[in-house]
Amino acid sequence: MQIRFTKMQGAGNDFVVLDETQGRLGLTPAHYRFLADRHFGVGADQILTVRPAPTDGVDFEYVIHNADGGEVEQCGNGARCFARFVHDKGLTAKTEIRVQTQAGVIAPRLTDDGRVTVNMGAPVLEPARVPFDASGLPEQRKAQALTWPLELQAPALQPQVEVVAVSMGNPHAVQLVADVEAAPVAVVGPLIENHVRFTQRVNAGFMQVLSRQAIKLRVYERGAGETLACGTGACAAVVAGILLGVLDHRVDVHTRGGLLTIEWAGGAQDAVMMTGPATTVFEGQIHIPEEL
Ligand SMILES: N[C@@H](CCC[C@H](N)C(=O)O)C(=O)O
Repeated sequence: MQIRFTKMQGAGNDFVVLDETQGRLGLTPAHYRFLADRHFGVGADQILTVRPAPTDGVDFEYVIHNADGGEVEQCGNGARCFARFVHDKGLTAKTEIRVQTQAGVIAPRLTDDGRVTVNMGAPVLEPARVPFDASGLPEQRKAQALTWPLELQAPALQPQVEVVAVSMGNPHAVQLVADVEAAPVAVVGPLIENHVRFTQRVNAGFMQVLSRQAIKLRVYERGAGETLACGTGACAAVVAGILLGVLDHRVDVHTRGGLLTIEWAGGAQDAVMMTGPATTVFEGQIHIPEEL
């Protein structure tokens, strides 16, 4: 099977974008893994698929697969690339687009300076909805909990971490670190990603606070490993930092791949706004081997 694709990136988080507005390609998890493979395929952290609107009130649907082939609920950097893609391909003339994702409707808007701002919706902290399994933790702790203790299977390195569990449509575990460059992301990241309390696995964020308006962030992503930036991870980290009282309501998030700006007024119903870049890298065609 021969398919056309567009390679895009948002702050270095990279994507293969597929157009299914004229019909389904019929890809399987093995096909997504092949496309994401950096040696045998195109190479990407996620595969984004654009589909026609499934209902009235939205312009498109976009579907997200991690590099491991699993379908997931949300992707912030992907949402910005999705908006740039449908606009630049002439699939819509709108500059503010409503798009259905597995996690609900979000609204990216192309801005005059070439970036994209996305209304990512309100964060969710209720453990069962993250989902985070708080069973067995002391009741007193559960009543006031903002951070949760996680026992790790790496006693020599770090027996326990404290994380804020936040859903931005997809699950995140955010921890504060003194020096993000020195943080053991490659070792602790997978332990958190697969921790038994995160029943759908989790994206593990490591946040260093630089000031009340700036953080450095690295994220070990569920199903993709450490990426150069994670948009929903940036939203989750800023929400966590505001709730912990260490951040103001507008924060620059410095990632290894670029800058994202996150705004959140702090109320349970308030939407998180994310602004950042979205760039097309190249377009191409690839043959997907029959045996996959
Ligand atoms: N890179 C994304 C998040 C992609 C999905 C994530 N790995 C998950 O499994 O939830 C972003 O920019 O938000």
